[in-house]
Amino acid sequence: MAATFAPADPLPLSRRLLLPSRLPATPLLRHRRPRLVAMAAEPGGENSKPRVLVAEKLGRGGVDLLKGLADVDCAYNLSPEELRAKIGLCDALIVRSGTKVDRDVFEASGGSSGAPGSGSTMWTSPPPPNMAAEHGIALLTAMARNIARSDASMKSGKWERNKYVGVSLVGKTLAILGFGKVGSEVARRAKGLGLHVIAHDPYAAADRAHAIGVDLVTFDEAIARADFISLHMPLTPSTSKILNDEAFAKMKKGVRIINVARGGVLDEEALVKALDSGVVAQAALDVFTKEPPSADNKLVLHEKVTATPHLGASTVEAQEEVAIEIAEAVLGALKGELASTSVNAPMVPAEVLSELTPFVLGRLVVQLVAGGSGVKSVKVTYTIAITRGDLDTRLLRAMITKGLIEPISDVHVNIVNADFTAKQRGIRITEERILLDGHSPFD
Ligand SMILES: NC(=O)c1ccc[n+]([C@@H]2O[C@H](COP(=O)([O-])OP(=O)(O)OC[C@H]3O[C@@H](n4cnc5c(N)ncnc54)[C@H](O)[C@@H]3O)[C@@H](O)[C@H]2O)c1
Ligand SMILES: O=C(O)[C@H](O)COP(=O)(O)O
Repeated sequence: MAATFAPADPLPLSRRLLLPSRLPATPLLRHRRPRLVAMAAEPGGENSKPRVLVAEKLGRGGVDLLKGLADVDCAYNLSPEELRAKIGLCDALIVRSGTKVDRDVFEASGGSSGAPGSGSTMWTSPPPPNMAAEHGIALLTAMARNIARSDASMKSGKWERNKYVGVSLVGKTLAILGFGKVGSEVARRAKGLGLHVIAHDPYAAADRAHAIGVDLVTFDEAIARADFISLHMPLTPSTSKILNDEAFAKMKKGVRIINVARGGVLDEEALVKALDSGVVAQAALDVFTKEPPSADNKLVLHEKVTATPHLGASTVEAQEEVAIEIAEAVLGALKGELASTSVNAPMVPAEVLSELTPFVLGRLVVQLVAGGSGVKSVKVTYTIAITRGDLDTRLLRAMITKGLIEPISDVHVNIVNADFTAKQRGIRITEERILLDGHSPFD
């Protein structure tokens, strides 16, 4: 779930980031009108209420919270044109994964100040990973025991005990591809079902996997040994269609695939072929390359496929939790606060970048060092002039975290969420300052 906003208080950003005060605000920041602050100053009670557009179903608790402070417009199934037209009149937009908030939508956003393109900030509130993990396990067990098809058969008046003989889980091998928040929760649950769990994740720490009894293996080994393969990586250029013809050819005949990650991580045409040839015995899919899929989507219609319409986060509890979280982020922003879940708060203003150019290399180096294995601890040594001893290093820490996490995840790291994100991933960044009496070596 995500919310976009006009910035409440753009000019004092340099204070919020504790940047050196002599640095001017960037032109980018200056043209971002402080829409919410201006609204608060508007006379006329009723009219000064901010407007929030809720474009996809939001938990009741979140809507009620918003209504306390804003005019809330719940309008679902908007076409892109309708969304662009409406967002121009709103101060905040709340969407779920079904709505594309693209450049056109951002540019059309104007808020009640009526200044299109005045700039927006975006927050996300990911659902608790347990929810997608529970759904992955539900799909795995339902697929193995033909629950959906045998239920449909009974509802059509049949009693087909021989047709719907399932397969056991106990003693089988489950390969988890992507051992992050959801993947590791699936692993815990699968172990309880008697499955032997292996995982492939080039960036996961082996000790974290071992702690829950999971061996990290190579991609080829994972797909070759598995009876079940469950996908839990983000969709990135390197994971796009990672399960393709070549990968299916390396799998055991009769393997079963579960996907609650993103449709694009598997090649849908290749999966249809693998199902038809029997290489893949069954698949259970919650996500599709195009959502909703077309009515004639071969996977949805395939008799060996159990399909659900992107329900991974759809439990009553998760919906309430994220609705309240996102409503609080929205209300906080209306009061001028920055939430740690902001995904596009400015990373580094241009002037600061030039000030910090020697250090910016840090991000690149971190990526190089990260190579293929999980980095868990980074030590940064700053050699700086004594006059700059109070340099606020959060920007640099954020760049390091960004360099480590963004290439392998769909999390957007910025100055606001960087420390939180690093902590959440178990990455420890320590800093040491060597103060020089004279100039810094970079002057
Ligand atoms: N169906 C749903 O409703 C639903 C709900 C929640 C999350 N999701 C999706 O599930 C996926 C996982 O979410 P998460 O919260 O666990 O993310 P996460 O960032 O915590 O974990 C992703 C893991 O994938 C790993 N990874 C990256 N590239 C890889 C590669 N090439 N091979 C193997 N592993 C790789 C990363 O190192 C990371 O550990 C995401 O795609 C997310 O969008 C779907
Ligand atoms: O899959 C996702 O990105 C979300 O975690 C769940 O999306 P939803 O709010 O549209 O269910």
